[in-house]
Amino acid sequence: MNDDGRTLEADAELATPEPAPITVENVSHAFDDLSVLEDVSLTVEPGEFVGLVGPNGAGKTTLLRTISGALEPDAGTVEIDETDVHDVSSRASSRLVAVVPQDTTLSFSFDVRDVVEMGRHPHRSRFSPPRPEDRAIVEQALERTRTADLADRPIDEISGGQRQRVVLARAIAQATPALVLDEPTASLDINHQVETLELVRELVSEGRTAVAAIHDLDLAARYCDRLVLLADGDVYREGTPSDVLTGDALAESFDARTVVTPNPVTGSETVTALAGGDRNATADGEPTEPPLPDRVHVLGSGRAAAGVLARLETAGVDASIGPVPAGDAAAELARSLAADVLEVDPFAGGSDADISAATDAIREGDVIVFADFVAGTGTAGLLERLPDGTPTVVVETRPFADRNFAGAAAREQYATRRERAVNAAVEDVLEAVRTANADRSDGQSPPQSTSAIDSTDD
Ligand SMILES: Nc1ncnc2c1ncn2[C@@H]1O[C@H](COP(=O)(O)OP(=O)(O)OP(=O)(O)O)[C@@H](O)[C@H]1O
Repeated sequence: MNDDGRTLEADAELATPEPAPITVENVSHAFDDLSVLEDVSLTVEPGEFVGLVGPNGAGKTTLLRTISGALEPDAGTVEIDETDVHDVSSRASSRLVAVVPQDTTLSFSFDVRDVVEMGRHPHRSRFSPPRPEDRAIVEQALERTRTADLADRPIDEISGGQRQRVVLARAIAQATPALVLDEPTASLDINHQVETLELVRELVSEGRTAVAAIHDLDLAARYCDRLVLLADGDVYREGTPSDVLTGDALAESFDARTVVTPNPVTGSETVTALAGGDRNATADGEPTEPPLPDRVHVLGSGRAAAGVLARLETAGVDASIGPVPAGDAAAELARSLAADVLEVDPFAGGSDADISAATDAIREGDVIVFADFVAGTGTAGLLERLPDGTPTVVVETRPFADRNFAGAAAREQYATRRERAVNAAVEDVLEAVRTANADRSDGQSPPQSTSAIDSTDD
């Protein structure tokens, strides 16, 4: 029960608008000669949380500004609850859509509670004071965003992250069917990031329709029902996070090499960007010849082998790995990439069946990569079974692993060096694949092409 004698449930009802869809149809917009949005169409259903993702400059903010009514597009329409937001007064559109902008700095100094109370302005006469229900909704929004303890502080004296939550509170108080959020977690710490997106989900489950630009792809995958990937001003791909966050789509739209794996805790997609940009482009951006799809077998374990496997996967090379100790980082990654993996009991030393399966896998490989392979898995015995002339590449990072690094800075240096060693090795692997294939198509047997990557000397 609150001060005015109503229950909190009644307040919640008061602040929960009727569900309504957002419909963007054929929206185009240019800033002078710069065409930013080109015929963009999308629909966000009531009770749906859609994440807008895409590289810098893709047009996410511009699209959100057209949805909120702040920017009139050159062509196309945006409807919320079947009302064209550009065809009504700003007061009317403020009752349809609330905005959490990227830049939350305000050019005036009000107390936090007054800022949140501004969310009620579209609902009451400009000259009348806040009604009891307005006050109740404001208090509720402060509570929900955990900003009640800041309520009496001036907005320009709180941190950027706190301000972002206050602006979200204002948007909640506005009680609109649609919410537009531009990087709502950009200046939040990890705890508040999760808390804020949980809150958006809660608002959505109450019937609001939300669309948010989110740079953090892992968070977008975890919290959004659907993702819309914008690139070059158009919808490049849309669908569930697993439909949209694929290595290919991210390579095309972000020009990035990435590995997408399931998060071991949340199960949602986790995107790891790898150094090196688009492998299929030269320095001047011209595409080079793609690698020939062939089998590379990795003999190794741990993060070096996992790194090699990830890079091969993003290069589009069919890779297998093993024998590798069960539970090893490389084994886990191989499974999430659906690569062939032969896992062995780390204490059994490799059974006959394991050795025989590994021998077959090796024989199928056109190139063999040795990546920090370990004793005790029977790997050493396999070396004798390598077909003559099989191209091999060695990635050895153990000298670093064996050192006793004290500080985080040193550990970071180690990781960077290891990644560089792995990157360089994968280029060699790809080169070896090309050579092996070229020789094979000439009718020659594949040459031995051994390259040792000594990661100690960089
Ligand atoms: N008011 C403006 N005047 C001129 N150009 C603009 C304006 N606003 C945006 N742009 C340009 O439009 C393009 C898209 O910008 P926008 O902010 O929509 O991209 P974004 O996807 O949100 O980028 P980011 O991820 O960096 O926030 C950019 O090239 C930007 O420079």
